Amino acid sequence: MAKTLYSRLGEINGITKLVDEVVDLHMGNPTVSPRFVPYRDQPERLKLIKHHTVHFFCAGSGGPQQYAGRDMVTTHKGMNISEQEYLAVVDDIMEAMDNNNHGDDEKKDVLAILYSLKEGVIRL
Ligand code: HEM
Repeated sequence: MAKTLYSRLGEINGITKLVDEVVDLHMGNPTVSPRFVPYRDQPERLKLIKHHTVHFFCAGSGGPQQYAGRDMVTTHKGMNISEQEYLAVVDDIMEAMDNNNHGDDEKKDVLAILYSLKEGVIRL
């Protein structure tokens, strides 16, 4: 049987590393840093959001974890996230995947998942 995306991303350890690095990239990306820098003063909240995000991507890529966070619309409602911010987040994820030597197939699979979630994130 073909390997799951979860397994190709290095299971929970690989996905945790990606999420940590993506958040660091967001903190330094001027298009989205104002959304994320305030969490530097709320380390416990940031830890919980990262924990939820790791489980979200684990569950969504074929891992056994259960996602206990909020659904995408509830999470992003009221933020009025722009298309440009959405793209900046996608760029950061692709950059982190490059930095971790993930291949084009994995990047395409992740892109497809991110694209399918777009309407639950932007302009809400
Ligand atoms: C397809 C793209 C995206 C996905 C899959 C996604 C996923 C998530 C997940 C799983 C959480 C955690 C929810 C929880 O803890 O209950 C979260 C939180 C958050 N997301 Fe996104 N997100 C996306 C795009 C974005 C974009 C483009 C921005 C803004 C530039 C953004 C800003 C945030 C913020 C600020 C939080 C923390 C919310 C809070 O403190 O309540 N997200 N996101």
